[in-house]
Amino acid sequence: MDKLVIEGGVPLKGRVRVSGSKNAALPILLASILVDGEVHLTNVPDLRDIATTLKLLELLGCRAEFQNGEVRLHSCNLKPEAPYDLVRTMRASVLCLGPLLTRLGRARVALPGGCAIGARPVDMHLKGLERMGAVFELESGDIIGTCDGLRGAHIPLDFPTVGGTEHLIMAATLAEGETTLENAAREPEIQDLAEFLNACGARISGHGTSVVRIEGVQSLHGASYRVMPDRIEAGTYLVAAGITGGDLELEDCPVEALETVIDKLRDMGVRFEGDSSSFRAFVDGPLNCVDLSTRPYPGFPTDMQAQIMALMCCSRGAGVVTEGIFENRFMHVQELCRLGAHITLSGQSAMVRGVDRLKGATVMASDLRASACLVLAGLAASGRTDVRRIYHLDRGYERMERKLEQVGARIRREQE
Ligand SMILES: CC(=O)N[C@H]1[C@@H](OP(=O)(O)OP(=O)(O)OC[C@H]2O[C@@H](n3ccc(=O)[nH]c3=O)[C@H](O)[C@@H]2O)O[C@H](CO)[C@@H](O)[C@@H]1O
Ligand SMILES: C=C(OP(=O)(O)O)C(=O)O
Repeated sequence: MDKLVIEGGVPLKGRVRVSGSKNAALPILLASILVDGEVHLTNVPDLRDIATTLKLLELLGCRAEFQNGEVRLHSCNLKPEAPYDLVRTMRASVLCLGPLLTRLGRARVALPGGCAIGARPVDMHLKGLERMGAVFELESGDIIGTCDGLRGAHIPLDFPTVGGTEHLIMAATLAEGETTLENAAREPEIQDLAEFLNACGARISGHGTSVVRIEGVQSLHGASYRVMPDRIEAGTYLVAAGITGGDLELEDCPVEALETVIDKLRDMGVRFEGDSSSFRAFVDGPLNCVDLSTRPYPGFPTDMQAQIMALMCCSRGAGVVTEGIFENRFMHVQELCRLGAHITLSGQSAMVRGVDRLKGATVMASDLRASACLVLAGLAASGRTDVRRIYHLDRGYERMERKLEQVGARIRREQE
């Protein structure tokens, strides 16, 4: 198992290129099951979750090639079974269920894993697919689905679930008639998925709003598509500039999709300049804690909660961070406390009191964004920090230690 060893205290300076978005690329890859002909994707990040998805697609009968950020994919001899060993490591893998049902009329997909940040059921995905005519049963931890063609339906969602919205959009593209999703999630990655499917001939409108309409078409054709840049990776580097008192310029930064995060960081005292081609984050004075609550988009993203908490740990004053999406997403708190942070947990809220300086220690990463938070804290801490179990980080950050090293961080990967 690898760990990252960080000697903290260096202000980061220089340019970082933002990679393609993991959370946009994953559903787009799985939606490619629906397409006849070649899908050509660019700006695909080189991540463990992408490798896992491509392996899954190959096991499902697709031909996939991945080189220099480009994927070429053909779904030719589809098979209906997605095995547990692959699906358990990655939440998004459940998104193959709808496309397989659409194309084959049956599918067997293990219940998904992913970051251990809550129970994360898929009941809304299944309820929506049932409304479109699918029938499900659970057998030995596998979801077994069958259908005799999917039909358009009116589907009100109890909560704007990101994966559920993506799943139902995919399934509806080739269903008979029109589907309307109400209370749909509005995340930019959903918009990217819909744009990709439309480029393949789908008829989706309203994506990016809470009512999405999908008019089913007979078939989808191949297309070339550039995956959007990763707003969470970009946000993590904006925090890296703030937490080290540095000055970073982000290339291909999705500024619009990051508005809420940028506003919060600005409230804390981080300064910004430029636009998406070159977006500069720098610090010219002390930073202050703020209060924040995570919410569905356009609210503050839960995937940035841990990173901004690390920043608050070394800012002035106190602030309350409330997690409004997942019931168990504070696993980084006790590790931050090992670095000298002052945080008190109370239910879904964490009260953070800033300290003058964090102090290096050995910490354990529990999930993807918790890992990023601990790396950020280690960059700010005095002395040496070892972040163990960074396989989580490799799921979602492309060459993070290389990118950080290039802007001056003293960071290296070692085997434990
Ligand atoms: C691969 C990917 O894109 N993952 C993102 C996606 O996860 P994911 O798609 O899993 O997140 P959801 O929006 O579906 O989950 C939000 C909340 O709804 C609950 N829920 C969801 C579906 C369901 O059928 N039943 C149910 O109860 C979940 O347990 C959670 O409490 O959106 C999350 C929220 O922005 C992000 O943190 C993840 O990074
Ligand atoms: C929670 C995340 O990923 P997943 O949904 O794949 O577990 C994430 O990207 O922060």
